[in-house]
Amino acid sequence: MKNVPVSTATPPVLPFLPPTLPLGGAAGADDDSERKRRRKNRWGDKEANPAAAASTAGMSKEQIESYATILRIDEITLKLKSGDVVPPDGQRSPSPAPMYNSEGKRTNTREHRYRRKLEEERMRLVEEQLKRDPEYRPPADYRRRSRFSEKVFIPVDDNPGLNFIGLLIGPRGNTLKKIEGDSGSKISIRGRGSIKEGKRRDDANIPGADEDLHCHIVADTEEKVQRGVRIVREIIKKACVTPEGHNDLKRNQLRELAALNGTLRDDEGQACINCGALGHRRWECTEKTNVTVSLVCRVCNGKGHVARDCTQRHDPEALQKARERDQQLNSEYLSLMAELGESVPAAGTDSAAGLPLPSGLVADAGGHREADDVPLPHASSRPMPPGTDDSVSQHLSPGPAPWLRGNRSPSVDRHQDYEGDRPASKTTVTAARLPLAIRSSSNSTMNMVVRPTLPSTRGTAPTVAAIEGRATATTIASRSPGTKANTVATIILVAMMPTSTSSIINNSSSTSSRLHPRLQHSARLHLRRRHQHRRHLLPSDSADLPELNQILPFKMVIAKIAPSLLSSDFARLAEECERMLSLGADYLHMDVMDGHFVPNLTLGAPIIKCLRPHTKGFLDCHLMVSNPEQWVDDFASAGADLFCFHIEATKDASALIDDIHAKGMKAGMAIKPDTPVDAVYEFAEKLDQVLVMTVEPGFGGQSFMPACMDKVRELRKRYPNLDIEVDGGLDLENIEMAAKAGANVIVAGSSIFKAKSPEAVISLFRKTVNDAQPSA
Ligand SMILES: O=C(CO)[C@H](O)[C@H](O)COP(=O)(O)O
Repeated sequence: MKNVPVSTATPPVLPFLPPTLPLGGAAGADDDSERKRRRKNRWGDKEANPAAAASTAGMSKEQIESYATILRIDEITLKLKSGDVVPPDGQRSPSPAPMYNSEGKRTNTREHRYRRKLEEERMRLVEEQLKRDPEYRPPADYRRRSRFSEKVFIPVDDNPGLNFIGLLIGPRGNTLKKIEGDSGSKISIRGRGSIKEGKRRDDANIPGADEDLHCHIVADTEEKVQRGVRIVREIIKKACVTPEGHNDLKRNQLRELAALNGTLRDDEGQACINCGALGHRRWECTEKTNVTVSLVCRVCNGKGHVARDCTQRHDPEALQKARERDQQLNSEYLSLMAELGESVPAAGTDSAAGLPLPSGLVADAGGHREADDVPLPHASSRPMPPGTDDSVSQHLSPGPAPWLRGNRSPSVDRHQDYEGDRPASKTTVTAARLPLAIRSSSNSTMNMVVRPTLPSTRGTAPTVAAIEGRATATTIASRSPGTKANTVATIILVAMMPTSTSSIINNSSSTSSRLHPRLQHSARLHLRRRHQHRRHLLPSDSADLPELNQILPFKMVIAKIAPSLLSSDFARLAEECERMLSLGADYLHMDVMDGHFVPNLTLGAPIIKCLRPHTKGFLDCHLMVSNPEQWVDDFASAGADLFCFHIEATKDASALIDDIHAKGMKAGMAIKPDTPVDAVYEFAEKLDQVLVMTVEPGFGGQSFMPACMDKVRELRKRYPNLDIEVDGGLDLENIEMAAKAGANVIVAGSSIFKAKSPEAVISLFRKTVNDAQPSA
């Protein structure tokens, strides 16, 4: 370089050599290059210009390239200045369709196109030259580029089924933001297909609109652009070569979306309900079904038996150890309470409420405390917390104190108890508004959805928010102003964690002392038991906290939207499930038909088993089959979450429900349109869900039967906390009727799958159901 004057704006007038010309001119060229050699290039034939070869003698390849570049830059500069930008006839490419700007001016005339081309070429050459020789001075009219860009074309035509745009953009644009952050470039998706049909505005104003789909990557340095190009290319390549179900990016996006929608069932790190080991779920467990493994003895701390059956229950040493363990647990509990800002109750008393704790709850250790594993004293022998009025006590049915009862599902009695309790609680519970939606995806333990606060009925009277999913005290505290002081809310949330039980919380800036004393007590009890469970690493699902229902006298139902996969493409069942979840579905409704109970044949446990590893969605299995008892084991081991049978198909519904629960599934009971609603009453307490069919079971796409709403109304009146599912013909026209009648689990096939925007339908269903909830 040193001897070559490459840094001058005006290079010496020397004959031009194209950068690709080999040193030494044509000498040594083979036969093939002979032809090339003879082909005219735009600078003329070298042979016709012998000075060219002569003048480069002794120059290095780099010097020649540098020189050639400068010449070409000057040539272009000259063309741009003189306006001679359009090549002569016969050397031009065909003109594209005309494009106009908003003022009606054509933006892609021949002059425009070739000028742009030359400018781009000059820009590229100048940058190249500056890299070679930083001292090089570009032409006076040249403005150094502050923007570099490149297009990466997306192979949509070769991969018609792949949603490249979704993959590149990601949920709420997060993937694109990440690529931009990682590369330092700005990326836009342009070209045909980049804008959804119907959302197109003025094509002429959209750059690249007439090109094939591509990513336009822009940055202030070439390096950043290239980083962006690399990442985008990698994503595209991965999408093309990896089956969708195995694409990590896709999977993470679905997960992220579910988290953003609050529908993520994040159970990583949770123990298997069957064997207690981490790393797999119940349906993946290779151990034999084991219902006792989750028990932890309070005396010896061993697994698999209860204190009552412990061989060491009279051993003073074991009891002493148990006491020590208990004390340690208590002190952990107390410091946790203190951490939460709660006044720490003295042992044996609930200080805030001044109520004596049931014996052994805090102070007593050993094998004779209340708990799952020892018989509970009856309400009559248990001191009732002060503030619990007599009418409430009188309503209590014999048996354990209501906040200690171990029922899984809401009971009529319990509800009636709290009906009596309601006025008192209403006056004491003050709830502040939570933000309409608190969502967090930053941490797996923080996923939750807060339902819109319900309209206040009395001016500043309580507004109650329902929280679904998991939450931590910190999340709530950090995300909702004024919550920090409300320890009870956080206690309840901590207590709920990591169950997915939906519930209502008091979320007040006032202190917990304004809560009904019984609620305070229950909250503490909850926290403590949860804490114990955590310490023992018990499977969280097994720790179904009975008190939760007691804490929440206003417990209301929450909308759960269950797309019926009957309307999906069965060949892509797993994908369809994930799609539905990503669009906001809460449940995946699986219609099981045996061609006997109903005149149609669909799927069975083997399909559920195949599907299970591909989705973490809640599999709401509706068995329209004769003799449902026969399939409980199969569906349990296949990984079904809920087993819903038809009352018309069984002789012993009660035993069947017990069996379903024993196998670790939730139990649902379905009734056909002609079956009277009172058929379910005797089982309702044990059920997790009642399904009121709103069409004759057997086929999707039938018309909704409004007459069935009377049954829903009746059920809701009796069981305010029960999940009531409706199925058949549900759509945007009748959802309000169903919601107002009291249905909260909405099954819909055609109206979701055939919708232009299934996501919008799901969200409207949810809103309608939640809006129909009574205020507290
Ligand atoms: O159980 C069913 C039929 O027996 C289906 O789940 C139900 O019909 C849903 O489909 P659609 O919304 O299209 O009516």
